[in-house]
Amino acid sequence: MSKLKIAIQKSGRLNESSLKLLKSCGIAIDNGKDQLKVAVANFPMEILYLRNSDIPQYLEDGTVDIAIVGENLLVEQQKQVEIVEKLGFSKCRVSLAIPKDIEDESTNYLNNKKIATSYPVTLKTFLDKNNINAEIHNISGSVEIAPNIGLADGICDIVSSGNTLFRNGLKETQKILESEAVLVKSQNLGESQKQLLEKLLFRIKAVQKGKTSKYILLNVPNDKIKAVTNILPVLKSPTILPLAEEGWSSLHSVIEEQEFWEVIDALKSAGAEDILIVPIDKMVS
Ligand SMILES: Nc1ncnc2c1ncn2[C@@H]1O[C@H](COP(=O)(O)OP(=O)(O)OP(=O)(O)O)[C@@H](O)[C@H]1O
Ligand SMILES: O=P(O)(O)OC[C@H]1O[C@H](OP(=O)(O)OP(=O)(O)O)[C@H](O)[C@@H]1O
Ligand SMILES: [Mg+2]
Repeated sequence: MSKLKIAIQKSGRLNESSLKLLKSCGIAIDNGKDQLKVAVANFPMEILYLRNSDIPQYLEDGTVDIAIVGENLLVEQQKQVEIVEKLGFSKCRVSLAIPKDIEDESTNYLNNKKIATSYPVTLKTFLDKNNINAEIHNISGSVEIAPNIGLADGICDIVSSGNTLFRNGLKETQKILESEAVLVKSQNLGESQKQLLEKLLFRIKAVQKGKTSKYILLNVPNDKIKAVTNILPVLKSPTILPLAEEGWSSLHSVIEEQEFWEVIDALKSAGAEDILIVPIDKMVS
């Protein structure tokens, strides 16, 4: 039987969250030490642990069927691959930064200057679009050190918390793009791989929906049920169960967490009490 070959990063920023996502989709990964190709016992899948920067090429060649990579890498490598789903982790941006005591924060400051980066294609596209003529110095890591050692006047690199910039006396001046981990697929998937991908995607969506939804239970006097139900941003109509105490009911439903915070005060004013919010592991609509 054919298998779905998925590439994930061997080690680095994406490795742990990618494995966690697959595990939460019920995929049992049998990790042998230093094994770079791992079979899955309970899903027709093979996991290949690769360098992040090599993955888009493997996808384009069809050597792997799907992969988890950072969106920014796809922009940089411009390979023929297709994003299937945004995964919501490893959020970061690719930005320009300059030494913190330079007053001119406009991108014009970088005209005729030298910029160090690991993302030369992304940077060149941005510079061309903005008519900035700068020399690009390509280095593969520790980019933030470049201005301090006289290698460049500015940098273009990944920023997340901003700590690395801060610790190296730099400040972010321009965001070039935003990125997060994405599930990508090769353009040449066979029919059975397409079906397996659909199965996996179904599970990923159930996990993601579970993360943003919450199970809510609240106690309401019977004469206030209508008022509370009108405010509650539920996905479907709530379940209403009588409490042992006469005249009271318990309302159960599923809500989006963000929406709940917006109506909590109104719910209490309308008569809801003892509100419980419970996490949901997976959700299938
Ligand atoms: N500080 C960060 N915060 C959030 N996401 C990040 C951060 N740094 C990198 N990423 C994301 O994680 C991806 C992998 O980054 P990481 O530094 O682990 O690998 P790499 O050096 O690009 O690749 P390789 O596996 O080829 O060595 C990046 O492409 C980016 O999308
Ligand atoms: O804004 P921050 O939260 O400080 O994150 C940004 C840093 O994270 C990444 O480096 P990483 O730690 O992955 O090291 P690397 O250069 O070896 O890839 C990136 O290249 C920045 O240096
Ligand atoms: Mg890195």
